[in-house]
Order: sequence, then structure tokens, then C-alpha cells
Amino acid sequence: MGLRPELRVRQDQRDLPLVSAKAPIVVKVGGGALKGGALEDLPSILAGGTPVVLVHGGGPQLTRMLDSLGIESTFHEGLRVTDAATLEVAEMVFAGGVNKALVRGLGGIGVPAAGISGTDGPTILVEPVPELGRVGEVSSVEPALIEALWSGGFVPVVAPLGLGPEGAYNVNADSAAAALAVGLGAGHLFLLTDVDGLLKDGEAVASLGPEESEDFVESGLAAGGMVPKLRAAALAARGGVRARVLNGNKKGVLSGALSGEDVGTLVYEGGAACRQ
Ligand SMILES: Nc1ncnc2c1ncn2[C@@H]1O[C@H](COP(=O)(O)OP(=O)(O)O)[C@@H](O)[C@H]1O
Ligand SMILES: CC(=O)N[C@@H](CCC(=O)OP(=O)(O)O)C(=O)O
Repeated sequence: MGLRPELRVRQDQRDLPLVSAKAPIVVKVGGGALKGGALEDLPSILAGGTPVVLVHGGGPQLTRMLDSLGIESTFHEGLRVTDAATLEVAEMVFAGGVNKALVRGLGGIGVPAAGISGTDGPTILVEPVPELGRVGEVSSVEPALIEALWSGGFVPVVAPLGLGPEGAYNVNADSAAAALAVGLGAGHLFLLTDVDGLLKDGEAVASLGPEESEDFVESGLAAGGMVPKLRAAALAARGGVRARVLNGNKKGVLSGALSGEDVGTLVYEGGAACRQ
């Protein structure tokens, strides 16, 4: 009996040792890059035996849903001020439609994936940031559920929510991904977004050290969603991870970055010494 080609690929992928001696990589997919081609590199990366975790955003999708419900969106330094109604919709959008569509998309390219929220396990634990309402800052990550999915041959796909004292909290997806990268001992964090990197005069800055991230924020060069992204990249870099901001709408950027190509903006300890 013949299997459909995509199912055969899935079966092959499940036979691979996803829990391996190789350092994992964490890939964060922003809401503006969910339909981009960068994830098409994942089958070959997984075939090499590297464990992968995906974390996704969904900010634009949530804003659209809130608009349609007549709920205004307010941001402070790139973070959404989240009242109880916004949190309820956020959980539906992130852990519902966005997470499930991404998992189905991965299945379509032969990547066996399972969607979870950061509150499942629980995997992401947070401290409240009361001035932003129901927003959480990651305090710790628990790898047990992610490791269980790897053991079963599945790529975990994590929605940006965390568990805190009052239940679920909205977590910026870049910071969730950075905390997971550090907690899992990842070698790389790839932040896939809708621009080529941290742009300066229209060009992506090639590399920077974590201490420089705040300079770019203070100078106003990095604004909006780039602020939490650079802060997350700096956190990952301080935790020993090489963090790279990449254009998720461009095919080949993940494999390119892994094979040493100078693509996007790299943030790592020692990055300041590199060419910009
Ligand atoms: N210096 C900068 N370089 C690149 N993007 C910037 C910069 N400053 C602000 N931005 C904004 O940051 C956005 C990326 O952040 P965000 O919209 O949160 O993306 P994502 O949803 O992928 O996390 C860009 O689309 C751009 O509008
Ligand atoms: C606290 C906070 O700001 N949470 C974000 C979570 C989603 C996110 O980060 O989405 P992108 O990666 O697509 O921007 C939000 O509500 O928009």
C-alpha cells in the first residue's frame, strides 16, 4: 500500500533522533512572517539531527481580531497593554488559529509538529508586569513537555503565553523565544520577521554585542516591535546563544545562517568587535 509522499516524509522524520547531542535551535516566527518561505529549510535542518523548537507571534493577527471586536490596541515600548478582555482574545488567537495554522503548514512541508501554549506543561512561567496589565515577563522555563515532544519525533510549536499567579499572561514572543533558547541551552536563536534585520540607513546591521542593543533603542533607531526583539536578542546573547534577526519572507535564510553566511543581524557576545 503506497503512502502519500508527505506522509512518508513525516514517518521518516519521526524515525530521526530529535533528542540528540546537537544543541537545539529555537526559531521564532513573527506574525508578519508566518506565511514566509524561510521555514522551508526546516526538513533539511531536522534531517541533520538538530532538535528544533518554534515559537510564534501573532501580534498583527491579534490586533486585527481586536479591531473587529471594537477593542483598541495600545503598546508601550513594543509591548501590548493587555486587559482581561484582550488576554481572552489573545489566548484564542495565539493558541488557537495562529498556532494551529502554523502546525498544519509545517505538516504540509513534511515536518511533524505539535502545537502547545507556553502555559501547557507548564513550559513558560512568568512574573506579572502589572503596569501593562496581564503581561508576563518570563521567570523560568520548564523543558519537560518540549523534551517529551522531541522524544516522540515532533517539533514543538509554542504560542506566546505564560503561566503566572492569576493564570495565563500575554508574553512578547521574542522574549519567550529568547528565554526558551537560554533555558534549553540552544546554540542559535533565529528571530524571523518582516524586515532584513536591524536596519540602519536601509541596510541590516551585520552584528552587534548585547550591550549595544539598548544604544539602538535609546537613539530611536530601533522602534516599535524592534525594541523587544533587540532586548530579547541581547538576553539570549548574554545567555550564550547566538541570536540572529532574519527576514522570514526570504527562502534559504535559515540554512544560510547555519552554514555561516552573513545574513540578517547577529547579536552575540563579542559581536561589537565585528564589522557593521
Ligand atoms: N531600525 C529598525 N530596523 C528594522 N525594523 C524596525 C526598526 N525600527 C522599527 N522597526 C520595526 O520593527 C518591525 C519588526 O517588529 P515586529 O513588527 O514586532 O515584528 P514581528 O511581528 O516579526 O515580531 C519592522 O517591521 C519595523 O516596522
Ligand atoms: C506582551 C506582548 O506584546 N505580546 C505580544 C505577543 C505576540 C507577539 O509578540 O507577536 P509578534 O511576534 O507577531 O509581534 C502581543 O500581544 O502582540
